[in-house]
Amino acid sequence: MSLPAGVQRRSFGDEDGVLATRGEPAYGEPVVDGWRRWDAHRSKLGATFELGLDTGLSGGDAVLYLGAANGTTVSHVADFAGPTYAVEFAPRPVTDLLAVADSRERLFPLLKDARAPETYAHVVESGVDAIVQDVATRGQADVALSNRQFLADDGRLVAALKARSEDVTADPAAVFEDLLGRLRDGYEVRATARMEPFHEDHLAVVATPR
Ligand SMILES: C[S@@+](CC[C@H](N)C(=O)[O-])C[C@H]1O[C@@H](n2cnc3c(N)ncnc32)[C@H](O)[C@@H]1O
Repeated sequence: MSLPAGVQRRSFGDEDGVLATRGEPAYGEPVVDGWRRWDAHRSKLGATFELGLDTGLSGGDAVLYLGAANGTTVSHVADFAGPTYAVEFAPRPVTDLLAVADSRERLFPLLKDARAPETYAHVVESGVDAIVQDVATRGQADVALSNRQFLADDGRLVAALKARSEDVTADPAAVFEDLLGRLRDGYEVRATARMEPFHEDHLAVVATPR
């Protein structure tokens, strides 16, 4: 599995082969020779790389990122991607996200609800190369389906699905089956992987529009 150009495995002290991107530090992470440590335990996308899924992401891709929170992961994405539209609906983390975007001219924070793509359709370019989704909210498949309109025909969805956001009591495997079934209304599911040991009860999904 190849990493996108702009993502490398670097050494940080005694640790070799750690994911890193090049850019301004964003959240107090270690930086060596300009390379920022990207901790897979703090990032679903980082974990997706560590798990060896072929995300299809490339350096310079246009990315729509859903569930940006305070910018931990999307800061790394904007380091290697092209225009990166970061949607987050909670005002407090967006304050931090704006600071992260200050040093990243390709990162565009949007204080918007990912369930209402019509509210940002005038800002986000059509035909993005990838949607990266980590919303951890009920209705994760619906969020992916309603944002599919932004994807290029040969683009892909790279999502982290959290079982407990859908149902705290159900068996995660059953929740994932249900979510994948719904995703298939608009996507071809290419690869999946449970995200342990990085993230409990999460499923990484790579899918293409159909
Ligand atoms: C697990 S956190 C994301 C962490 C982030 N992706 C990272 O790795 O740095 C999930 C985020 O999704 C946001 N979220 C949940 N539902 C959303 C929605 N409908 N629209 C936009 N953001 C949403 C939450 O406010 C929260 O900040």
